[in-house]
Amino acid sequence: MRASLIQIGVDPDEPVESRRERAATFVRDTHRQTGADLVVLPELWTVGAFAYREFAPQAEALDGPTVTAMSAAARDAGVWLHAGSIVERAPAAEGQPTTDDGATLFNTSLVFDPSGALVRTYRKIHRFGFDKGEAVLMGAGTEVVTAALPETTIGLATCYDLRFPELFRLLVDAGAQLLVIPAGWPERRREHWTLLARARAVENQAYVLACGSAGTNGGVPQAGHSIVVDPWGEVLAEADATETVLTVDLDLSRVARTRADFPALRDRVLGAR
Ligand SMILES: O=C(O)CCC(=O)C(=O)O
Repeated sequence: MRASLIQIGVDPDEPVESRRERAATFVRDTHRQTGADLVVLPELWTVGAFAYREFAPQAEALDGPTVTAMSAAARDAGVWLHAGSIVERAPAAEGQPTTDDGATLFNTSLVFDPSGALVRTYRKIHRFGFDKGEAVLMGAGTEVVTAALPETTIGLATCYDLRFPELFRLLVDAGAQLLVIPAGWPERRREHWTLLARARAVENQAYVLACGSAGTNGGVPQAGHSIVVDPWGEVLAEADATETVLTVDLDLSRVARTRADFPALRDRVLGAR
């Protein structure tokens, strides 16, 4: 299986509409050039993960402009597309933050099949920002989400989720073999990003596909450094900090082989199923 991670640049001088068009073209071109089976975009590449003031104005429903554009791109390319995440505007949810006009926002990832159907959404469970930013502006997801592709199952997580290994255990229990993590990770904690991506791969004996963004948004320079790690923890490919596409071939049989040859997952005691 071939995967391409599009580390798109997210900067405030480019309007969201233009980046949306560019991302759709990027998906089509990437598939044409690489023949990827799966294409991945980063977290909140529409607005920027740190452009908090834009969250409410740019929030959209699941039939909004980004879903429409990504659906068309997936269909035209005939590719599985993890389109990163958007600010989803949903009806006010009890116990969750609401906007002035009575909506709850979620950081929602989107997975499209090659016909362009939106087959999975995942609302980020762990919101970043402690007592500000996303943590107070958005609602928290509650569901652990996997998506069945023809030859494998992907587990969905977003950015800050990477710091919470218990989520990844639940994804593995749900059958995930590839952990796909769109992010808008800041440059200043880049070492954590690569370290945690490798840790999640090793401890879960799974591929990790972690797609960051380039540029600077909300005044926060982005780390980029999208990374693909195999189930033994080897880094198969890593980007620099610029806008770029990272393409890797994955031998899906390595997941089962790694788990059989070094059956540490079988030795779980706490929380084992
Ligand atoms: O955990 C981190 O250091 C970064 C997380 C983050 O930027 C996010 O979740 O948007």
